[in-house]
Amino acid sequence: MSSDTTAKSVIANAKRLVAKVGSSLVTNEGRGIDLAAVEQWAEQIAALHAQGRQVVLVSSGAIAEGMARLGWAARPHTMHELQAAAAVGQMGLVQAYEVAFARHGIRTAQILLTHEDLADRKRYLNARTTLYTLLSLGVVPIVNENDTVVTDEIRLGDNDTLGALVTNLIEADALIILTDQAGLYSADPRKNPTAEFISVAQAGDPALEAMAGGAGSGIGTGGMLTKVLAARRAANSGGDTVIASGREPNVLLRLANGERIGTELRALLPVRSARKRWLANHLRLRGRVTLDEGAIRALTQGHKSLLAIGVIAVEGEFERGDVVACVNHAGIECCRGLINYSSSDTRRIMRQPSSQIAQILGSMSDQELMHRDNMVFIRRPTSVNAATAAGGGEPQLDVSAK
Ligand SMILES: Nc1ncnc2c1ncn2[C@@H]1O[C@H](COP(=O)(O)OP(=O)(O)O)[C@@H](O)[C@H]1O
Ligand SMILES: N[C@@H](CCC(=O)OP(=O)(O)O)C(=O)O
Repeated sequence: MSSDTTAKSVIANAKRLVAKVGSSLVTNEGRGIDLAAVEQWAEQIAALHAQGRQVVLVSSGAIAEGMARLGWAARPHTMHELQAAAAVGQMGLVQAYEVAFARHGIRTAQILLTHEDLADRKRYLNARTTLYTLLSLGVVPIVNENDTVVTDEIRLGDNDTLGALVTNLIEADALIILTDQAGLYSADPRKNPTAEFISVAQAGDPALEAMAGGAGSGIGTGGMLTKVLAARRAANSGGDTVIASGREPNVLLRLANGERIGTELRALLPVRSARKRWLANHLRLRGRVTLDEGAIRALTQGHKSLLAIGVIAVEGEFERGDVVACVNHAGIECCRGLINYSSSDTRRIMRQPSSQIAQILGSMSDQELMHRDNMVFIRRPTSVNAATAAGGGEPQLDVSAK
C-alpha cells in the first residue's frame, strides 16, 4: 500500500476510458432503472467527449431490471429464468442510455459480449475493430455480457471482469469501476464499520485480495474481490483502475480533472509496453509474409502499419488473428504480429492497394494487413539467426519499440 495521496488522479491523463457501473447503482438497488443516475453519467461522458476523450460504458443491471419489470421479488435460480430476465432488462437499459445520450447529441451502440468473443483470437480482433470504429465515430458503446446465450460454465458472471477484458481489448488507459461504496476498504464496510479506506495501491498486490469480500447487497454479484481482480487484469495491458462511488456527484468529470476520489489501483507498466510484452508472450508463429523494400522501410523507419501492397509472398497457412512474421527478400525477420487476414485472403490481396481489398474479397475488415499496435519488432534485424521465422532460434523481441 502506498501513502501517495497528493498527486493527481491517474484518470487526469487518460484519453481512452472504460467506465463500469454496477447493478445496484443502475437499478436503484433493484427497484428499477435509476434514470436520474443514467442521465448524470450521460452528461458527464458527453463532457469527457468534448474534452477529446473516448469512453466505453460497461453497464450491469439487465437481470435486476428484468426482475423488476417481470415483478420478481427474488433472484431466480434457474439459468433460463436469469437469461429471460436479462433479455427483458437489457431492453430497458439500452433504451435508457439511448435517450439520455441523445439529449447530448451522442449516439450509443449496444455491444453484448461473451467469454468466447474475447478468448478466440479472430473474434477478439473483430470485437476490437468494431469498438475502435464506434469510438472513432464518436459513438458511446454500451457493453454488457450476452447473458441470454451464455451457459453457466462459460459465463464471466460479473461485469468487473468484463470491464477489465474490454480495457485490455481496446488498450484503454484506465478502468473506472463505479459501485455503491466509496472504494476498497481493508474489510467489507457493511460487516466491519472500523475497516480502513485504501486510497492507493498497486494493482495485483495479493494483499488486496485478502481484504476484498463478496457482494454485500444481494443485487450485485462480484463484490470487491472481482473488482480487485479486474484491476489486476486491466494492469496487464497497462490500464490503471479507480474504484469509486457512483453516487459521488460528477465523479467521472472530477476524476478526469485530476481529483483523487475512491481507490486507485495502479498499473506498473504504461499501456504501450504492456501491450508489447503481452504480444511477446503470445507469439506462436503460424507463417510468414515477405515484404518489399518500401514496406520494410515503412515499418522500421516510418513507424507505419503493414499494408497488403507491400507483401510479395506468403508462406504457411494461417487465420485472421494468428501470429505471422514479416521478413525481407533475404528471409530476415523484422517484426511479427497479429495478422488481420487469413493466408488465403492475404495471397489474394498482396501487392494490392487497400482500396482494392473490398472488391477482391467482397468486404474489407481492416485497412491494414497488420496494425502497428499488434506488432513486436526484432532487436537484431540483421542477424541471420533471427531470420529463421518458424523453426530457428527465438529472436530477441524489442518490447520498447514504437
Ligand atoms: N473490502 C471491501 N471494501 C468495500 N466493499 C466491499 C469489500 N468487501 C466486500 N465489499 C462489498 O462489495 C460490494 C460492492 O460489490 P457489488 O455488490 O458486486 O457491487 P456492483 O453491483 O457495483 O458490482 C459493497 O457493497 C460491499 O458490501
Ligand atoms: N450481465 C449482468 C451483470 C451482472 C453483474 O456483474 O453485476 P454487478 O456485480 O452489479 O456488476 C446483468 O446485466 O445483470
